[in-house]
Amino acid sequence: MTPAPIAVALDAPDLETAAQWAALVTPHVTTVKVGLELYLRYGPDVIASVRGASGVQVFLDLKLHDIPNTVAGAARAVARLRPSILTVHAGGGTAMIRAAVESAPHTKIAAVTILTSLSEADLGRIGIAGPAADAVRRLAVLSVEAGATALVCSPNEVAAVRAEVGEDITLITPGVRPLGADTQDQIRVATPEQALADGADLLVIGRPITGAPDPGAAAAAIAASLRRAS
Ligand SMILES: O=C(O)c1cc(=O)[nH]c(=O)n1[C@@H]1O[C@H](COP(=O)(O)O)[C@@H](O)[C@H]1O
Repeated sequence: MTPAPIAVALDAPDLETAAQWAALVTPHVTTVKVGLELYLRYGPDVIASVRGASGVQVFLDLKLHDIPNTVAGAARAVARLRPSILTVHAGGGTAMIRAAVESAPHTKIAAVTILTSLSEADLGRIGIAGPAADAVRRLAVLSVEAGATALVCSPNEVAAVRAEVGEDITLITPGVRPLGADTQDQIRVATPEQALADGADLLVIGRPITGAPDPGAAAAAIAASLRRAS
């Protein structure tokens, strides 16, 4: 069975748990995602541990956001780990995104537009001109002009972003919840089937899989439902 275009967010407190989740889900998904929680505790070794022998793609989600020189150095430092994807915040601006792209030539730089945990009201409070869909589109265009070949947005905006940036850009959507699942701290959400139908290339899914009694079975069920819907 072809693995589904899902990146399972391995937001685990320890390496053993993360490696166990990775082993359980990798038959069913293309990618696993290492984020701040694991990387800040274990550093670069975590990549090899979750990659294991399976050859699954590892998405390194560090959401870099600093001046261009600092981001260039950080991107260079992690590029040697050969993650398939590395995130930066689009809000860091054109020069910062370009610095990441130039410093990690073998890694897809994904620009995170507007976090899926932010509501329209939150955007107003932090001074970003909304609605969210407009802000996401603006940041998407800026990021692609700066050389990003992937974008992170919520499933609610993915169709509009696709229309704006075309087919060559990889669109990644967190904020994905199976029907009826707890949305937790996510605000701009949709189901996996909807996200894929609207043009996402890769769905980031964490707790609905890793919080299940059997993460392997949960990943398999979502993968099967995506196959049925496509
Ligand atoms: O860059 C990301 O992956 C990301 C961007 C975003 O806007 N929202 C978002 O939730 N994420 C990440 O996606 C994952 C979502 O996890 P769950 O909410 O557990 O499915 C987490 O690891 C987040 O860090």
